Amino acid sequence: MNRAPLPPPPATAPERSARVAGQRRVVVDVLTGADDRLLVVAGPCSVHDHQSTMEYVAGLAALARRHADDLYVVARVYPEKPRTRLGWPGMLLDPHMDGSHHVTDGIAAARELMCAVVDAGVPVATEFVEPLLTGYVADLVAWAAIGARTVESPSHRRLASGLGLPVGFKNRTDGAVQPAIDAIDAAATPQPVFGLAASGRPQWWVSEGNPHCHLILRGGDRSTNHDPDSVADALRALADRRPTPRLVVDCSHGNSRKDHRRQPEAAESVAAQVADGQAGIAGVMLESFLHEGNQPHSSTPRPGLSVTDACLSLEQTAPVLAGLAAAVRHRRHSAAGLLGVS
Ligand SMILES: O=C[C@H](O)[C@H](O)COP(=O)(O)O
Ligand SMILES: C=C(OP(=O)(O)O)C(=O)O
Repeated sequence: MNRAPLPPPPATAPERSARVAGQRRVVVDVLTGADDRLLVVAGPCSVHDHQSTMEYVAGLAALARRHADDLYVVARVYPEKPRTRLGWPGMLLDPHMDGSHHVTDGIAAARELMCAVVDAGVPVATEFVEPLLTGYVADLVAWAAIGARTVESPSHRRLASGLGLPVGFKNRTDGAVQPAIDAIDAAATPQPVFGLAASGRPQWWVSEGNPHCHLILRGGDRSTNHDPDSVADALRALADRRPTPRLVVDCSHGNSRKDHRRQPEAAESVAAQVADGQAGIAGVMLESFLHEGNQPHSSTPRPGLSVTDACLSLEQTAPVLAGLAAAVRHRRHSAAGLLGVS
């Protein structure tokens, strides 16, 4: 068992920092609607090997280029997994996938992978699970989520309040949306945040509050919430404090009832709403990897196949993105009053 002290958080190379800063600005513009594209957060449920993830990222980048006028595609690079009970906690906490929990190797592997994704020109999305580890990768991340299991955690809300990047809060696993709205409001407020200094020593500071937090509808244990009524209800609840409420819809998790084959159905429902002029939908999330489905956890997994939630294959993802891009064009043309003219 490795019990070495955590190393100090690394610094990012200046050109990478500039690239990530640019990606964050685009994500913010898409989330606010200043950029009328749709944010697409797509990628595996969890990452477990460098090479197949980079192969997937290359394929996703090709789709992103194809739809660049209508979609802004960000890759899910999730080296941490929150578990309902127990299970593999992800590359960061157990990189060798054998229960050895070699966290120091995990930090190096996750960071190396995220650097490679940034260097490939693709923005990185992740979920922050263990607040003390956030500082090891946050500088490489363009968009982050706080998940359904931690949305009520005060430390995750404090963490989000101090991050200089857009953060989506998911509705709770039972489907309750209000805790995520509470989280958005809490994270927008300056709070004391605890983390690591560049020296590796613990430190605290008072955050400025994060104005770029938003809601993610991911469905619940008993029902989905990607349909027009659920989206309208959530936007109404958000409108209490926000003049132009917007949200992201996760087509996986509760919204696919944990069956990856239902993700296209959820995405079609989102696309229909977007095409219909629903301006409140700013983005979607998809779980997708090189190969369809998943496999049981082992220390010798097949590359490119999820070891956590089942995913769409890259091939199955392509038509979903094409449908979303077409919906964005429709929304854009209706907003400009151009339908029937072009
Ligand atoms: O996104 C992945 C999973 O849904 C999440 O980590 C929970 O997984 P579990 O219910 O299999 O533990
Ligand atoms: C764990 C995840 O989602 P949720 O919090 O919605 O279950 C995820 O997106 O990987």
